[in-house]
Amino acid sequence: MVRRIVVALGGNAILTDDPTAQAQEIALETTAEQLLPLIKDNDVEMVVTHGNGPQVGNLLLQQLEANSEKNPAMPLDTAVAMTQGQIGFWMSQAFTRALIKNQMERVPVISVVTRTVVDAKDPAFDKPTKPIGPFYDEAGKDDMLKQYPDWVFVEDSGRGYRRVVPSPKPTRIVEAEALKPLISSSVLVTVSGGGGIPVVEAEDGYVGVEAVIDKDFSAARVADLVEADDLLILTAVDNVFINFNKPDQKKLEEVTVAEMEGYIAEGQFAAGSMLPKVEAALDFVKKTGRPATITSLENLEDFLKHDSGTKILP
Ligand SMILES: Nc1ncnc2c1ncn2[C@@H]1O[C@H](COP(=O)(O)OP(=O)(O)O)[C@@H](O)[C@H]1O
Ligand SMILES: NC(=O)OP(=O)(O)O
Repeated sequence: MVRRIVVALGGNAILTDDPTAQAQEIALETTAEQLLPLIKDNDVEMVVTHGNGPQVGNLLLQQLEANSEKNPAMPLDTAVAMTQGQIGFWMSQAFTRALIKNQMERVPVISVVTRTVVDAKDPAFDKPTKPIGPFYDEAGKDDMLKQYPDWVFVEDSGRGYRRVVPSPKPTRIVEAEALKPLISSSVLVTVSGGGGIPVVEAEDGYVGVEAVIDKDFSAARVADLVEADDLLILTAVDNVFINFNKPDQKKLEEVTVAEMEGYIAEGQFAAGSMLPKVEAALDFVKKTGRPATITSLENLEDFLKHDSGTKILP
């Protein structure tokens, strides 16, 4: 029986230390090669989604550099759309090349620009939490605040300051019905990149809003939509840990929803990094009764062979 997996790609799958287009394309080529074993000889259909935090923040800065009456800076919803196209293009290129290189059957590859509906009354609009763009030191952050006094910055895990923007929860994907036939026809599909372009419902359709949706929460929506057998959240660590980075850290392997909720209550997972992944995984497992796994790209082979990684079960 065909197993359908939705894969959410973390930052390290796209961005290395080098933010050039070429370096990001090369990183995604490596990622595509690591993902292909999922579909090769395994009767697996794969749907991919990815983040855009660094890219959308960088793009906004470029827009502001060139901002003029004749060439105005684009708003955040449009910038999210632009990065969806940008990373979707790289993803398509990477999959095509990886398929050729591995002499695999040429399944069609497509990256789709999709909108994600959020609630206009989501309290997240009043409390920005999603880090975007580059890191700043204290002086750099103060400089930016002189230019853009309305921006909000947070200190990010000892790595420096980053601008944060509102990150409302995704409620549904506008293009859901149009995506279903694509996904069930064994096409390699990339959807809902950067969490999807954030829109709210309006009388005459939808209106874009200034936000960046968390891609892990959107991935849970996509996985529910396509009736995925597994939601696979790929990041830089093979497992989720309790007492992370402490001498007594312990990796989690098979964990139930109730156990994971207990660990959340203990504050085991960092807000803005591991916590949203765990919450998104729980969201999927609770809604569907199917498992979600958090692991790394490097551990994919072991995940396939031995189900390794942190697997959350009902
Ligand atoms: N309890 C934890 N267990 C494992 N990793 C954790 C934990 N708390 C925080 N982390 C950190 O969270 C990171 C994943 O978050 P992040 O880098 O924001 O994700 P993304 O891969 O989507 O860019 C891990 O690489 C790890 O450094
Ligand atoms: N949109 C989003 O969640 O992006 P990152 O994963 O890059 O933060």
